[in-house]
Amino acid sequence: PIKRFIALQLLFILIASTTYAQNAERIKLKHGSHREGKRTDSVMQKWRGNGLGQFIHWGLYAIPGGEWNGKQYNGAAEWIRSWNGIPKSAYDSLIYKFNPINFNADEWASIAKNMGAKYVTITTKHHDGFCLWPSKYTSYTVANSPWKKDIMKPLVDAYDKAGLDVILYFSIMDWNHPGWRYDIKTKADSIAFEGFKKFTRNQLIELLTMYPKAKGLWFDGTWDKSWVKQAKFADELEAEMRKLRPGLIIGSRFRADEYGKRHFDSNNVLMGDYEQGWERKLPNSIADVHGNDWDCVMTIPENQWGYNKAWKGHIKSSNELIEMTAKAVSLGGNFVLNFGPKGDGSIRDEEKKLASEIGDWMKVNSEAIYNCEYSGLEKQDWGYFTKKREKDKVYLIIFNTPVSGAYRVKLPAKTAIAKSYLLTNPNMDLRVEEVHSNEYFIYAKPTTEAKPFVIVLDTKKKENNGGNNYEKAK
Ligand SMILES: C[C@@H]1O/C(=N\OC(=O)Nc2ccccc2)[C@@H](O)[C@H](O)[C@@H]1O
Repeated sequence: PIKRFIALQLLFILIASTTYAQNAERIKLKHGSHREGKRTDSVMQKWRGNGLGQFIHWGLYAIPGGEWNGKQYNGAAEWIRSWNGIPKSAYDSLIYKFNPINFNADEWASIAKNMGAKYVTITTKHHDGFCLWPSKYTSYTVANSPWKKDIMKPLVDAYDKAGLDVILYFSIMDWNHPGWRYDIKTKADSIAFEGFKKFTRNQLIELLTMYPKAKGLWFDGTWDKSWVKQAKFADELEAEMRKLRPGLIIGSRFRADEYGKRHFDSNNVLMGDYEQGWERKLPNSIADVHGNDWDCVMTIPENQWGYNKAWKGHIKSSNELIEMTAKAVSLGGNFVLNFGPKGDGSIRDEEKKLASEIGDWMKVNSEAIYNCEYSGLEKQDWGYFTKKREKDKVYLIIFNTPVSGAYRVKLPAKTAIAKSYLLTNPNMDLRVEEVHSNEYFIYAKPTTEAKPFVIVLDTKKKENNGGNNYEKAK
């Protein structure tokens, strides 16, 4: 007993000292992250399992579509107002041209559903400040356009009816509001920005009240010094929104801590519920995601979120986009593909075609995407591993078929392969050969030319006799 007592004492001292050491290097933060590690509630579990989402960028910028007086704007179409070639007032007058006669919320929702998306992120207000809902706090909304009607309500209802969760995109930066400032340098700036902060809070409470079905907010336009300096206000506003809408999902881009640190606070802890930094790029390894939830938002052209008449530069193929989806899920994230509807409310044919090609693949292979997570297995050249959450089922999503026809898999020591088969042919066991201990070749032929396919591994705990029911390497 005396030995046990001493051992327990030593253990206690060890734990206490490591905890102290961790905390010691941590600085005291009032407005840093308030939660560490992944959220475990059902709303976030559902979000985590979505895998594939749709982003919608729509607003007045879709009317010029990246062109003004016949001249192409070289930047992203939704930023055209910032172009010197356009008088700001001329852009702002586009409100009088907003009349999307071909807008059909159900069509947008069915495109997303048929693509295999499980959720949608929709711009309520982009940087130009034009509101797709009839906000009480500004006149710069659909209510004062020829269209007159709310756009957000039919969209939220249509996606909800189609079974997709809705996330509302909201830009803090608002070029239309007189109180917006890029930085606060004078007393006058400070007074103006106080009005802007009240306006912002009012609009966010208004959105959560008018569209209670929304599962989260995707914040943007939060990089300027004026907002970065609002650690206390933003922290309190986030708390108020979470209280108003329990379970609300808010990413790392909303607010900075009191030292101006964004996405990760001054103790390097993620702000918000998931990392929002992956914009038009993907992490390369699991180390890049720091054990957090995350989403990658992606454009089909190089960098056009709003509709651009010119479908120029490299346009990603459905194979490329399927591979990005697989890579995102293989590293524990969601892939959110952007669509930029035209000014008349229709979705361009090129985007509809890609959505349908992705959907064709998802209809056959989505078991390897939905509710899947990082497998913990060593990445191989043929493609990406995903693992079904809380199941002993691993998927090999194949993009590069080896000339040998053999797909290398390395498993942890305690894991055996119970069965291996093509997702499209579960009744035909694939030949498995153990080439080294815990390293295997699975032999398979591509099922469809020039399209990715999936091999399934049913795994199990290894019994002492090796527990694998397949041939050993000769
Ligand atoms: C989703 C995109 O988000 C934006 N900007 O995002 C960023 O600035 N992302 C960013 C910036 C620095 C580092 C990492 C990401 C917007 O300006 C753009 O129009 C679009 O709505």
